[in-house]
Amino acid sequence: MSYDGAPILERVSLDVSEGSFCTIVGASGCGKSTFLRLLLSQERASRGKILLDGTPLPEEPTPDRGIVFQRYSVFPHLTVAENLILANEFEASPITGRLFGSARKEALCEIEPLLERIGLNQAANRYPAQLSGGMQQRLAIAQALIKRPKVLLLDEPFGALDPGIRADMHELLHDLWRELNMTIFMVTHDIHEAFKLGTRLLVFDKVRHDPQAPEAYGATITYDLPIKANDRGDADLVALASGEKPNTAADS
Ligand SMILES: Nc1ncnc2c1ncn2[C@@H]1O[C@H](COP(=O)(O)OP(=O)(O)OP(=O)(O)O)[C@@H](O)[C@H]1O
Repeated sequence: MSYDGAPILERVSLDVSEGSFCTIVGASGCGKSTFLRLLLSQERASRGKILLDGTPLPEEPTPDRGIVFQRYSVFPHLTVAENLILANEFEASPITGRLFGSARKEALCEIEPLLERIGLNQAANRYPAQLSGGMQQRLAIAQALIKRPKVLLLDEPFGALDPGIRADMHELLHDLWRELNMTIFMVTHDIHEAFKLGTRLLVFDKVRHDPQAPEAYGATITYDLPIKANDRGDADLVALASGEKPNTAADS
């Protein structure tokens, strides 16, 4: 993937099985968000191809892939419930994006179980600005799940949350991942979060450097580690993925 001829990602080749939870770490600016945008079809790879279930990705974002950003994933002028029915409103009425009367009532009824699942049933008529950060991110996740995507893309979704709230969000996300059997790609700056949640860790970094031309090369995947449940607290693996020298070889 290049922007204006400058490579951002190069020689990226991987095969991800359905139901994986891939966590992605790497230095700032190395192309992690770009990678997610490629998976969403918000960007098109300059070379190479990306297949989903053996078929090239559609050229535009489609409901089979949902995304949540660190902030601003939801519409501030719509209530919690309105944010959640929006996708159905646009599907039913592409021009106005609104449902009225019994159709709207039905759409609001349909989202009730989801509202309950994410603990926002008491906040259905509040606007995002009236919610805490954690509640806003729960809404953002629910909005991304409304069309039951096969693939969920998360770009530092918990980066702005307090540690206590973050732990609750981890639990919610893990449960939803299992219940809905999605494949997840999650960018995070927190290596412990990456090990706690993921089944596979992808580390992005530059391996080729030209001191005369810092922009000459892009980043690639330098570590691709399966994470087993008993690795989650493994300090050596954490050190390895953070770019530090581990005490023992942790090549799996
Ligand atoms: N639309 C664009 N046009 C030109 N360059 C871009 C564009 N989007 C991203 N870039 C460049 O691509 C590089 C990778 O950006 P990206 O946001 O993917 O990195 P990142 O690893 O997600 O960074 P961070 O961890 O800081 O969020 C950066 O140098 C950025 O300036």
